[in-house]
Amino acid sequence: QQEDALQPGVSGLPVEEVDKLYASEKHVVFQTEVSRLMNLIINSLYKTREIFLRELISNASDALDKIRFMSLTDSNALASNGHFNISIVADKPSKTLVITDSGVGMTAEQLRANLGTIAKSGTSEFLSHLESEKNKGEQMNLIGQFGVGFYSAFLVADKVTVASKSNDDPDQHVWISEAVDDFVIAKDPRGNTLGRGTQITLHLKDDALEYLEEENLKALTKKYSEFINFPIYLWSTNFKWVENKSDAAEISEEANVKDDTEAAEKEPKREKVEVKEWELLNTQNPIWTRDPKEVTENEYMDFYKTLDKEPEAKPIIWSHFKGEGDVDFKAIIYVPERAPRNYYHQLQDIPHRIKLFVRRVFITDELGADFIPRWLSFISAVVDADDLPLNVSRETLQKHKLLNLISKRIVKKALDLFAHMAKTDEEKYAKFIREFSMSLKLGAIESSQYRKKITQLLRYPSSLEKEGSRVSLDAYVSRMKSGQNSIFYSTGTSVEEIEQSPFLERLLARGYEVLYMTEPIDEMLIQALPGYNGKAFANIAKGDLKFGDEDESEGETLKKLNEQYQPLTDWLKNTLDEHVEKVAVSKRLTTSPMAIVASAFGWTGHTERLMQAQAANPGAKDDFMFQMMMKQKKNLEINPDHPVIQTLLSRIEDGEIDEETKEVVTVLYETTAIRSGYTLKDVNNFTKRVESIVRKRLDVDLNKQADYKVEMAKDKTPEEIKEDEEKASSFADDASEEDDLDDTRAAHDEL
Ligand SMILES: Nc1ncnc2c1ncn2[C@@H]1O[C@H](COP(=O)(O)OP(=O)(O)OP(=O)(O)O)[C@@H](O)[C@H]1O
Repeated sequence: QQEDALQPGVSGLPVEEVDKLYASEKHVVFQTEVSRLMNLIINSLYKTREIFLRELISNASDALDKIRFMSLTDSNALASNGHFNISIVADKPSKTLVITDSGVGMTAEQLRANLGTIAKSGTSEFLSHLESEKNKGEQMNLIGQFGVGFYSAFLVADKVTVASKSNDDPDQHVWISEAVDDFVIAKDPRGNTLGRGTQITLHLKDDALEYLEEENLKALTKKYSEFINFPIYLWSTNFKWVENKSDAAEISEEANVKDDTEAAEKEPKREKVEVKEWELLNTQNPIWTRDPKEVTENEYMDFYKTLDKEPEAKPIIWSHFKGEGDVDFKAIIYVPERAPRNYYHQLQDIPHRIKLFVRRVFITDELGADFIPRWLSFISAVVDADDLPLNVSRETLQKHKLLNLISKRIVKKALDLFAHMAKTDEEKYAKFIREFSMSLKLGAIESSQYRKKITQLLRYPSSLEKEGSRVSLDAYVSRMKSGQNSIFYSTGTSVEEIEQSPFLERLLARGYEVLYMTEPIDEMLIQALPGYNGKAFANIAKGDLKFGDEDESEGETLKKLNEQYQPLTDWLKNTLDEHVEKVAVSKRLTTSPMAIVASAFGWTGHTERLMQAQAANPGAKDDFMFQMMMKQKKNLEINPDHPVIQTLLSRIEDGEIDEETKEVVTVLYETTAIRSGYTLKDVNNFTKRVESIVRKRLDVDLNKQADYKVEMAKDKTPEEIKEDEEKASSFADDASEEDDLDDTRAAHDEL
């Protein structure tokens, strides 16, 4: 039926007509971004230029989706053309490839706006990124991810004609461009040939004539467009056997006179003739409506490519399921192998990954964060709902309560899928966590409803894990020491940094496990999580650390040590008054002499650095809270078993403290701050102190300055400048004898 609607071998506007219009009509200049993009496309590496067909078919399919959606509420929309199809015709004599759709079409104004400008935000920055020399190798890939769509036509064509007829424009118009600078728009001299829709004619480059071969077109459509929901037809050459008419007449006459059996043996003569006809290239049996048992892994992988714009993207896992009960729907959800490009920068703005259909009719891919919470926006999905009304606007649909129910089911299903992956495939799960643990943590912060479930999915490096592997909170709790009430953790920018931290010393020596939290979001997460399975989280760089196995005697010992070290702690408090609030004997240290500990509500070194980075915005550093927290004094803990600390105590007791000791202790404090994760506020004085200690150690006079001589920069005399120029030009001549004079002069000027 659909096929009947197609006229035989539809052709584009004849080349001579195109040339005539292009020569006579007014040229409109492209928006700068379009010119830049086209320039890149034309000059890019041709490795994946075949994608143009996918892009154009996908645009045709979008246009068909749009008119079908409109027809749900406007019964007149299809009067101009009642069919939904895409057709491809390759015409060798004119070296053109014509792709026609009966979609929504474009008015003259839409042709100008859609094919002459790019509205995407951030385009200019993206293009600069692409244009930079160092990204040359990656260009095509990046262009693909950006979604050049229509403009990819110029990968294979040096001229493109777009004829389009919209219901909103009485006339059919053509848009013609030879890329780079400008285009023309004119009334189509053929009149309204399309009824409604768009016809793109690619005037192929001489090195792209392979795209006129039917076999290639069939293979490409199969490869890239198999899952398009509208029929795609190719004007194809087939061979048919037909009866040779004159032979057949002779045979039947003979049959009258001779006996029947002999006549039957004498076959009518048949010949093979070439026929041109429309051949349907795809099946349009949506994969999600099929029985999952009958869909192959490759089909799932191929279908994923229609949902994800990145050409190399693959799913790590998927789930094809049916929702039944209060709402009936079918869905496939995919988890990508890698986070989408710029994913974590654009969390607010990740649309288009969920496609909603209602009884196979595409409705929208712009459901946004109301449908899928932003922390889960990395999944892609198709959802086909049976019970949603078709004839409602997208806005009303978004608030529909059935959509809400579907959304909940999808979130739950996704969490189940992650949990299943964790249980059945450790390696895959580790990969998943590497990519998406930040998203999960965001989910645990933002969603009180799923917090428990998401927290179970988290994995952390820890002091007991081998390099690279991670532990779940359940596993941590299950191997906690009896009596241990806290989940010990430390924060830092990397595992290596945390491993160097003095806070770990005694905990590890005593056999406790410590989680290493290295993502900035961990700090926020811990604030949102009161604990896990009844165990509180304890930051080992903060406050009064309790191991859980303390008895009275231990408290006694600490009290005695504090008394014994009081002369030193008092002296330190005095000497370092500018920086420290409190000095006490530590329970955390074994090998380091001292450590700086944040108060229970203060910032650890790691938090302080994070906050400083966040406060990079103008004005943020003047924020009262920020100022107050940055100025907050620290607690200093000393190790009573350390020889430096013991020596300091005896010096104080013997009254042997001098300026030099003060200087050394200040430097010791400063290096302790660095090891404890804090940044030094006065690096200048710190380096001066270190130099002074070095001088004393080497017996170099403290006041002796470096003896240096510097000559003032001299202006060159005109003679010297001339001499330089002569030298430079003879060098340029030698270097490029074959270059023409202009080049030499340019090189000369540059030198
Ligand atoms: N066959 C078509 N029928 C109707 N409109 C079209 C057709 N092809 C392109 N357009 C219009 O031109 C616009 C620009 O197309 P282009 O392919 O460059 O970008 P896009 O499709 O919006 O984005 P992307 O390719 O990243 O999905 C489209 O948004 C659409 O409005």
